Amino acid sequence: PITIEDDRTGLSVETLRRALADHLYYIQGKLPEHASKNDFYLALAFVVRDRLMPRWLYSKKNYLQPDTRIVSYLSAEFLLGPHLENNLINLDIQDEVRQAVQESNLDYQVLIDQEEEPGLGNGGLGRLAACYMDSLSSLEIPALGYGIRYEFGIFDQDIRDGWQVEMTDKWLQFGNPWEIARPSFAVTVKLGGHTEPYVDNQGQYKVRWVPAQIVKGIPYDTPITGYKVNTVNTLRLWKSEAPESFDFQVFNVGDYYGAVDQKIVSENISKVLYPNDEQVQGKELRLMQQFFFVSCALQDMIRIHLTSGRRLNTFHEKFAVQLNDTHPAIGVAELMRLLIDEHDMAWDTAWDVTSRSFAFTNHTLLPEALEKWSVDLFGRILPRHLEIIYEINRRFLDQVRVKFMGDEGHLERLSLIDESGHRSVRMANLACVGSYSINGVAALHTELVKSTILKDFYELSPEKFNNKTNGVTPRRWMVQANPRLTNLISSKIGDNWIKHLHELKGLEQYADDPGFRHEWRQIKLSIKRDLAEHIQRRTGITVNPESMFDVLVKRIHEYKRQHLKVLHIITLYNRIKANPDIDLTPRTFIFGGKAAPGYAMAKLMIKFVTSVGDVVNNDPDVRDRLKVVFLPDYNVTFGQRVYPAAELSEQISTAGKEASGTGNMKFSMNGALTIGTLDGANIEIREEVGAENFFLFGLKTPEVQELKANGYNPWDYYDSNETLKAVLDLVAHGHFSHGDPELFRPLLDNLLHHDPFVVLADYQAYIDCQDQVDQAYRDQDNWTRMSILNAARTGKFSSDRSISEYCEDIWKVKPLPVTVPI
Ligand SMILES: CCc1ccc([C@H](C)CC(=O)N[C@@H]2O[C@H](CO)[C@@H](O)[C@H](O)[C@H]2O)cc1
Repeated sequence: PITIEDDRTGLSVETLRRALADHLYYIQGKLPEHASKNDFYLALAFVVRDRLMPRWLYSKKNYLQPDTRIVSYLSAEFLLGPHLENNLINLDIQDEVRQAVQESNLDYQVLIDQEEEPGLGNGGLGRLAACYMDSLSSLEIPALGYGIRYEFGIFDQDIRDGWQVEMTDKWLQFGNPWEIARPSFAVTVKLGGHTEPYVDNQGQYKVRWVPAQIVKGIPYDTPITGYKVNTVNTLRLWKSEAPESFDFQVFNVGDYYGAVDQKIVSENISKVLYPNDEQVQGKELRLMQQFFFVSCALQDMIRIHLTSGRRLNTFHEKFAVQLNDTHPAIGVAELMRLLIDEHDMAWDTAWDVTSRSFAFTNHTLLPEALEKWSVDLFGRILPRHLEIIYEINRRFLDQVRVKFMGDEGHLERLSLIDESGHRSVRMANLACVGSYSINGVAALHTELVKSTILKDFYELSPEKFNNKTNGVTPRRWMVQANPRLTNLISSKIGDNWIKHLHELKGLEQYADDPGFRHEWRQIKLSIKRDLAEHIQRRTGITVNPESMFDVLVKRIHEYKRQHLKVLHIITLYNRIKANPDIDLTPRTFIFGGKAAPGYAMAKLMIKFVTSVGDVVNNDPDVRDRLKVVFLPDYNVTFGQRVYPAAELSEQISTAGKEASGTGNMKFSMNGALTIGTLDGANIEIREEVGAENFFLFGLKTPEVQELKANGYNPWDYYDSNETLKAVLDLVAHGHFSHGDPELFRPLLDNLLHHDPFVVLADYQAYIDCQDQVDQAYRDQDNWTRMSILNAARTGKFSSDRSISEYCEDIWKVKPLPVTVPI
């Protein structure tokens, strides 16, 4: 009998082709001859979405089972990257779809490149949340991601005359096939106003919050597919809207602007992502954003809990709520308000439920990144929450007082309220008091959290503290970004490693196999050629694919020390100028990264890279042996292109400053060798790959602290090191700024008189280490051997391993496979 495949789920090429044509015709409403590339992309996206829908619907069904425990990941950022190809790989339908597209006379890669990437994050924290959502689904853990559906994500970056220029990220302009609006689950969120006590009809003393403003939260659901499993979890992002799109009453009394004012203010809340990475701005709208999505999320979880027939005093048994840094920490006070004010729970029960629901992850030690909100601002936006925080604080300090009899210092530092100067609410303290688990994101970082910023909380409740070293998903960062290497690896050890990354260890035996080494090197070379073409197209700069690709891509920040890298380049340049026939390994230096628009020094660092690049790239003496490229608009798509092409991964942050890093992991997995400091996860990467396969340099954390404690004077390093002096003097004389000595003066003055990130103190060790790299690269066989061993030994850095540890140690949740009825 002829079986007609279901158009919505069929996977034969014929069915896929028909489905593609159907969606173009009926959903896009276009005839092929009139359709744009984006129409074909959207049609294809809907074809793929159809094929995940059964999994998605039955995964949702699981949530509502009374005894299903759900992980809720609360994050102000999710740096998801493009969906289409990732879903093809996770649904294991890439080959079929690629063939169907080709047989429809369409170019597969052109359609893939059509997708606007949802840039709903700044950097590490946001991307980690995305990798973790992929692993939660792939490990079949019921999970919900909660965040903000920013209308405008992280700005698009262009480089004009060597300077960063920000452009609005209109990612939604052509529609988004990967989301479904859920207005039926809309909730209302209060803001501002005042509180008033009252006695309810049970004679209970209650408090009423009379808000100045009401905002509506509309959820938009995005499917998060798992790798070759039925689980498709939901990422629920909230959009803010005015309760009444148009307040006619106000209009009728002729106050037109008043009528729409509400609308604008409300919609502003989810309008744009704050582009600051590690710098608090303390803007009112930022606090409103944080409260908005957290209140929406908690109201949504309470609805799911009650819908599943459970009672609220067991909320913590159903939900494990992870706070992705302090940005959602207001959740501790908001859950208390919802349980007490909206659901009549007694304080103690509410606190018991709350403090057993939340777990907190810290991602940074930088003091300027720790969020504190002035009590005035807080009280104006969230008057009821300030009352609740005062009560939490009163009860907490009473407990503490018992433990630290009379030690006012402890009490002062532990208090949720910073009483010094302008009184402010310490969000990290609120998160710590309200959470049963507090973790750092790499071994060193967690130790530093315990010995510095959260020392008092560690002394108070050491049992809460644990480490969860970050990880990255091998699906996007290897299978999707590097299919050639993926196929080579799977041809040797099978493809189980994609789900069990530790099995990459099986590659070790091939490190000494010349044939395999040759294949490995050929693949790297072909990927470098592709990137060289892209660089040519994007910047007009010609790079030599045979040169060493030395890559530094991450947000621009002084602690990440992009300027130290530039000092290395100038050092090599000076060597060539001193002796043009010098024998050095040709290198291509590839930079990428966005600077927070308000961070002047970071923007000057970008100009420093591009200015030095202009001179080096066009100096005849250099003879193209050095090329410097700043590739604009570093994002997830960019990362997928550059990590596989890299040979040297630059992880050169000041020891003790980079909490973990995750780019370092993506580079190693793709066979790049790391030059780095003993900082963040670099330490664990070096432990795994072997010290002999890692280029280590620089002061260690205690040495940096000691140097600073003993009055570090960067000038001494300038004075006592001729090479360094020559480098800095060349910059000072305007050699890289058309003779203008003023352009880089702020950067030079900072280095010579402050140098908070000890760039000059680490300079010589860095240069010496780079010379070792230069030497090592000359022995391509051994370099390839080290490259293979690096990839083989980075199994630990899969986000599957991280998430398994969170499930085991913090969330106490087990996989719950989804069955989809045929
Ligand atoms: C309020 C402004 C703001 C915005 C973002 C942040 C994030 C915590 C910054 C961030 O992304 N930190 C990075 O988190 C990664 C994931 O854990 C780590 O790998 C990086 O080392 C850390 O810098 C702090 C402050």
